[in-house]
Amino acid sequence: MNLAPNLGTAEPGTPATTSLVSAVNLAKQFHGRKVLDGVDFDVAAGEVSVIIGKSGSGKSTLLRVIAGLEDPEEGDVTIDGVLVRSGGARTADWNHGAAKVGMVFQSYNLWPHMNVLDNLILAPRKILGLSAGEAEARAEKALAEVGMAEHIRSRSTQLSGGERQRVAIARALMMRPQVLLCDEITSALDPPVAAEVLGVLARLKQEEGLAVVLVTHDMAFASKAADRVIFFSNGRIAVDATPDEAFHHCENAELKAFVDAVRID
Ligand SMILES: Nc1ncnc2c1ncn2[C@@H]1O[C@H](COP(=O)(O)OP(=O)(O)OP(=O)(O)O)[C@@H](O)[C@H]1O
Repeated sequence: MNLAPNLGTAEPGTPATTSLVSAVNLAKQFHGRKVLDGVDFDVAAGEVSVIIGKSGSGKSTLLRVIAGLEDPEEGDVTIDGVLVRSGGARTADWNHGAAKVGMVFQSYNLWPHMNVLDNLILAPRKILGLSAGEAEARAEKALAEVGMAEHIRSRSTQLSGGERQRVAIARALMMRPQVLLCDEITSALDPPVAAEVLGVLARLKQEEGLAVVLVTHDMAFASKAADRVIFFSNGRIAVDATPDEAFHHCENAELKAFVDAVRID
């Protein structure tokens, strides 16, 4: 049974018209090993991109560099038309880009000693200087968007894994991003719960026009739900195609072997 909601709307071959994120020639090494090896990557507004590839191929590092959690040695990044990274270094306009990009992690990263509301308002109050009332109103809206409004006073430790992940998405929404970077966010969840979380992303794309970039090992989701499938190999983008092209018509031998190793519905 395929539990992945269909997020895709783009016709095969439709070119991206609006580049929200554009990364050029990203290079990153760890201990002398090239983890990003001259990566060009773009995200169109309202598009769902799924990044697949072998463990250790650099998928998470790409997201972390775009989110600013890692600094690359090389590369330019433009977000919503503003150059935020040049030659690897942050530009003076970095904060413009940081505000447009949210990130969600497999491990939720919620503070266990705080309730849901406090988890959500901590960063926006500090970074945006919102008043308590403004931040709470924003939190109510974000929680409603992920179907968690009734849990605003719950402690994160009282929530299930799927609920925690929906709260983590709401926390990312607090900064009103235009693109959500999701790193293996359903890996720890049972399939029906994972489908609920992915359904939240579907709604956010359809109702809010949010662009989503998902690193996942969930091939059913990649084949059914993505506008684009990006196959990462040895720090490079080896294939960037529609799901149909990537999974059924691609000549790339490495992707074929990767796909043959898993079952595609
Ligand atoms: N902070 C770090 N310090 C040292 N090495 C790192 C660091 N972050 C990542 N690496 C290494 O870089 C390589 C790529 O890691 P990355 O997490 O980007 O891969 P991935 O494709 O997301 O893998 P997975 O699917 O297993 O999560 C790995 O060999 C990893 O051990």
